[in-house]
Amino acid sequence: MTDAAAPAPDKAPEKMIEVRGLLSQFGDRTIHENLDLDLDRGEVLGVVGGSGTGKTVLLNTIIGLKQPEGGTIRLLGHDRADLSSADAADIERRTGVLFQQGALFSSLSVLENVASPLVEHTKLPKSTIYELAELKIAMVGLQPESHYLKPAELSGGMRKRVGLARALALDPELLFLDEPTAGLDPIGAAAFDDLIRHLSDDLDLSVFMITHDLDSLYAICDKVAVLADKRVVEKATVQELERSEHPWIKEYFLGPRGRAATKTAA
Ligand SMILES: Nc1ncnc2c1ncn2[C@@H]1O[C@H](COP(=O)(O)OP(=O)(O)OP(=O)(O)O)[C@@H](O)[C@H]1O
Repeated sequence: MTDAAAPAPDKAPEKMIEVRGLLSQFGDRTIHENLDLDLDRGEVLGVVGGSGTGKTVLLNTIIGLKQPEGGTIRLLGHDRADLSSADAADIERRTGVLFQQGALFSSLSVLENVASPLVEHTKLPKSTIYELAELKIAMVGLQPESHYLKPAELSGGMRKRVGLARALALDPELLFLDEPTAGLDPIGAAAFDDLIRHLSDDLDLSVFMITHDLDSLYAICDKVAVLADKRVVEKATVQELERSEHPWIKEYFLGPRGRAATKTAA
């Protein structure tokens, strides 16, 4: 029997992220100026740019860890400047973040780390929380033997997987990844790329992924946004970017390291 009183599901916005005219500054240093960026539902977006161009600052600003000095940010249909506490909680529930260093709690086990968002955001019984955490750990390809290890006992690749499992704990619609393959060997990085692509397809995730890894762009990204000159200078497919005339993009895709990835993908 269906529950007639069940609320209709929220109508999901098509745009998961909408940034307009963003101004980001630290003191008198301007990091972003007039930056626009959209991420559509279901899209896997790579975010690239030279070191220090403000990719992490952009991620932090979108998720609310940094206040913008100007412009507007809409996240999952909510205007960041005008968030009620219910809206903020809604955003937290519907987004997952894998920070660059994993940001795991060092004193907690793998299982406790992955369970922590469920403990914080749900009123589920403990046994259910740990069952769900075990599922997420399996989903990212870690064995049950890892459950009681502490972060210091894990390899870099395992720590990334635990961070990903924790980011997925609340079944987010939108996933933020800050250099997920940095520090992994090429085989580990390729396996991680595969994992993210499968998860995004199977779970219908939208993904905002900062990366320096050209192979990841070719392997998993629908579109790539390029940060340069304090803004997003292009958002396009990798194939379109290969034909760009922008000097940094040309060097990035067609320089000595770019050519190798292009050949591998061909
Ligand atoms: N809290 C802060 N206070 C002052 N300046 C900051 C702060 N956080 C970042 N910056 C500066 O903002 C600029 C952009 O930093 P960000 O970490 O976003 O770069 P990035 O593009 O992610 O670089 P990378 O590819 O090297 O990780 C840098 O010059 C950095 O020094």
